Amino acid sequence: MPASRQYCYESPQVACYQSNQHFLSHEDAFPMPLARANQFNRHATVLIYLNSVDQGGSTCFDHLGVCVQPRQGRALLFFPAFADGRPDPRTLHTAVDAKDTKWVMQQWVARGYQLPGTVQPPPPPSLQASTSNSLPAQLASQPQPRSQSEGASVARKDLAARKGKDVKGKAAKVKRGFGK
Ligand SMILES: O=C(O)CCC(=O)C(=O)O
Ligand SMILES: [Fe+2]
Repeated sequence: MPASRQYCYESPQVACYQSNQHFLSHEDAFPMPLARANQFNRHATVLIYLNSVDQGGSTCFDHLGVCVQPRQGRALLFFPAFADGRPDPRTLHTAVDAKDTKWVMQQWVARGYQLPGTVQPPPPPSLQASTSNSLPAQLASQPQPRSQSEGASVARKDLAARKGKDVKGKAAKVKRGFGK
């Protein structure tokens, strides 16, 4: 199983459809609850047609109105899931009834599911100019604001503390004094 956000190849498969065999409409990506449980989803599908088929057996995208007829050596690549792991419903597809025998190879590229709240990799060094690591020790040891508005209120409190004022009182006064 791939680690979080890592890509890996599933074992390739080969399928043979005889006359009247098909693969009903489906998405190759797993629904989110299953992707979370399995901790991966399918991000790329490669189909390689191993023989040419004149009648039947095409791969059709139900919502896109696109069908691909098997030709020996032809490859079909599509991306069943968005970058965040959600299935892309536009990739719903069907292998329509074969008439002539059809051989196809399926290869999926899976990616480890990124659990919400997991740590992002650090930005590249060129973007690391001002991280908390570069703050003076005294500031860096204080809890850092988590949002812009929280940041603004921390800054106001800090300023008020230095001026010996109470932020709430000052905000209320500004409100009451509207127009003065
Ligand atoms: O055989 C095809 O044309 C499509 C196969 C497929 O969709 C699958 O194996 O998931
Ligand atoms: Fe499929």
